Amino acid sequence: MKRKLDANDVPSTDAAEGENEMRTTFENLALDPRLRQALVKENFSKPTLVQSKAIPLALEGKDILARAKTGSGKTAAYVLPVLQSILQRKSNDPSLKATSALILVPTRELSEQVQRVIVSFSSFCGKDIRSVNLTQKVSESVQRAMLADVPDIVISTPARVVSNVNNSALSLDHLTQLVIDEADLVLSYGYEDDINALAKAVPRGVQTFLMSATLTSEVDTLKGLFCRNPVILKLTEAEDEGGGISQFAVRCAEDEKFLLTYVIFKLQLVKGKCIIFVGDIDRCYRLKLFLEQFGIKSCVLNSELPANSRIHVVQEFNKGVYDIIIAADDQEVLGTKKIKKASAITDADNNENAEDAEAELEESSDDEVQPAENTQAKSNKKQKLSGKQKDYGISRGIDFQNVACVLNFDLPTTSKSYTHRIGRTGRAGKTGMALSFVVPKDEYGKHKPTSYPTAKHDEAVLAKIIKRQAKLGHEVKPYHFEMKQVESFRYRMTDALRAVTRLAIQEARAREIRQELIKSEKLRRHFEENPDELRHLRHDGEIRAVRIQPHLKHVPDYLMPSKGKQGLMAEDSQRRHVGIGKTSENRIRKARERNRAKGRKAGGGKKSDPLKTFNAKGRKK
Ligand SMILES: Nc1ncnc2c1ncn2[C@@H]1O[C@H](COP(=O)(O)OP(=O)(O)OP(=O)(O)O)[C@@H](O)[C@H]1O
Repeated sequence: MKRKLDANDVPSTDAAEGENEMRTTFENLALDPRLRQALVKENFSKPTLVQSKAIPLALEGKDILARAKTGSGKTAAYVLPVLQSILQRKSNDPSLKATSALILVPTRELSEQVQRVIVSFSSFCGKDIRSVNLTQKVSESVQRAMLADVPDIVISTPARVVSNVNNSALSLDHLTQLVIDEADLVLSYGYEDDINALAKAVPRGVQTFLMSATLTSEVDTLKGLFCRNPVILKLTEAEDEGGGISQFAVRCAEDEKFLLTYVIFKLQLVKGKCIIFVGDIDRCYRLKLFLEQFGIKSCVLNSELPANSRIHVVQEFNKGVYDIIIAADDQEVLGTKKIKKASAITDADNNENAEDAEAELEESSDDEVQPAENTQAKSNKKQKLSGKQKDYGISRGIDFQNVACVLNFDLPTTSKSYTHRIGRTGRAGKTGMALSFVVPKDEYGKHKPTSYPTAKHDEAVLAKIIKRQAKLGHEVKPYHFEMKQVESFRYRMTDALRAVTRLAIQEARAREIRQELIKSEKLRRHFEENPDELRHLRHDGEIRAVRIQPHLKHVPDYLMPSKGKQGLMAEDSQRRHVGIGKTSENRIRKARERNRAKGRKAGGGKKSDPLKTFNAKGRKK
């Protein structure tokens, strides 16, 4: 089905949801055999929708503007045509040495990620494909040396490219392909001047790819600057094509967020890896310190940590080293001042504060609910926030793999941010679950020490989220915990929460940065030389900023759901319905016996968790 989407662009293609179209296969894409070999190695058996649409058009030399949902495989949709065209040129002229492809991304993490994809797809190409990631934390002279070798592909943030073009270390004269990934973010990350400079430096006629999960005015600006009559692909994958995220909203009071999180993770009601999104950096540490008291390990991910640590956390999480990441999707509020401060610490020698910028500027207008407390953001108007509070995503575009569940501990302030957050699960056709805590208006402010300011607007934001998801054909279902069953855990929750004082949070935050900076700086060289040893460097250790009460780490039998018939919640990774389900008394008894046999230490242990055997069943309002 073809439909014109933008009056200014011809032609345009719209592959609508549910479209039952014959997919192109990788075999009939006429890719170089070395790339096909790599596809097999990477277990890419068939192209995703965006790949099957974009790759043939790209191979014809068309400019592409693709909007496809998060996790839909946009990276390979441009990397494969870029590699193909380099290989083709080299087969015509083996002596060719030129930087012919430039890939721009908004952050260093993404740059690393894209380079990894390039390296893996070119693993059978020998020296025919050489790429350089310019965002590596190396000195200018090292960058110059890397570029002196004239890599085929340069991956970078715009600022790094411009500085290297300005000092003549990089020439764009032979550029034939330009990619702007996460195109909706590049301008809002403060790269406007660099982008304008690049628009002048990039030769005419370069094939351009603009890849984005959302089409915004920023993308439109980039299209005007770089594209020649691009093909616009506006794609939404059909749900029944394998993927799918079950979405649930749990209405609960502020303190119940902590109570439920404790229960969910202590009783392992969610199987597999989970990303917990919280509103700001302090919340990261509040939750980490809270969970730590119950022996629940987690890593934090926020813009304040050195980029090397952030990259390492994500890599290790993807390998399955950690189960829980607590990510600050800083809807700051705390403002760009802090960002700059954080950047100054982490990127002192890098001079690219924009890489760590926390403000995501989206042009949406009706999507936002303004936090009234957002006074600092108001004062930061000149930082281009134009008075609008925007959700920033430290996780935007990052390929977290095999995430079973996204838990919105604090609801984001926009439905767009919600879409991006939940897009961290259910990637590449897999299933996933998104669970969101929503504080009802009449509950807000009842628990002052733990109240999160934007929670005041949760219900309004949820209404927007439901509307937006409905437009995409998805339902956000209400979900109810059996609070009576959970109640027995409340005393412990209160005890643990009380220990997480403001001072403890500050101390934890400072200590974590110190530790991560040491790991990041001092060990960088060592790990470059001994990459295998990186796996011994963990980020989920106890911060110990609060007094550990050993008894909290165990779940005594008397706290377990007394009736036994009613569970609390179960996971949904196999497309089962998430919900409170029945369990068999027998299984609980057996599990308890196993626990006893293992001694008190085994309480809540992975294998003996009775709730893991609960049937998953939803309960609608
Ligand atoms: N054809 C394919 N077959 C199997 N796995 C794939 C395929 N294409 C992509 N993937 C995997 O899907 C995941 C998501 O891909 P990718 O990061 O390119 O998505 P994206 O659309 O760029 O997402 P985002 O918008 O969040 O950046 C990756 O782990 C990738 O390896």
